[in-house]
Amino acid sequence: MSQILELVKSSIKSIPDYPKKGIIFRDITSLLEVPQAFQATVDLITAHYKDKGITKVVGTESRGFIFGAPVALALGLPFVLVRKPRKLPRETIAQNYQLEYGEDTLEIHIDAISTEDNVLIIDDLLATGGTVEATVKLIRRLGGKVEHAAFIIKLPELGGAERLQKVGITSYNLVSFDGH
Ligand SMILES: O=P(O)(O)OC[C@H]1O[C@H](OP(=O)(O)OP(=O)(O)O)[C@H](O)[C@@H]1O
Ligand SMILES: Nc1ncnc2[nH]cnc12
Repeated sequence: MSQILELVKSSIKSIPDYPKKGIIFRDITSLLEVPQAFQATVDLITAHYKDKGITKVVGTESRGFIFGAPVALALGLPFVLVRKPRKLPRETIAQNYQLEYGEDTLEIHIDAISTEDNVLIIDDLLATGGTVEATVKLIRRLGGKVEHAAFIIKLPELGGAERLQKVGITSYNLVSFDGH
């Protein structure tokens, strides 16, 4: 692993048994407190997608906002928010999904994506892939094209990358952690 990826990985703290027993919480707030690591995550994702014909970046609430917004700015592209229910003020569509530890709904503004769009989804972490699959469905229901999703962290044992592959999404991640 490169020195910069080592820095990114070592700046993510692991908290056992949070939010419940058996889960090791991979905490990106500690990464955000290391400017060189935060900058590197944004730079690496931006470089990866620079010439891929992306027209919009979508970030999922809430940690996806932290990384999605600076990547969108660095690519010079619009940033679109996918949010938990009743947070978006204009007309929305909703999609239910399963989490590693629960169930939830995500929403998007119907006028935020058009049939002309080729979307990149950004989130902090890929676990089961449920959050991103729901986001993919929202974008496609609005006629947008989406083939790429980027994450800082992948938890390979939870099978998110394979789940996304089945729905035609190629995922890119900076670091991986064993366990749940
Ligand atoms: O691949 P999955 O199994 O769907 O899990 C990953 C998702 O879970 C976490 O978000 P969470 O819903 O906890 O919301 P938060 O970002 O607001 O903390 C994380 O930020 C990802 O969005
Ligand atoms: N293990 C984990 N750590 C941090 N965020 C998560 N979201 C889903 N699983 C997670």
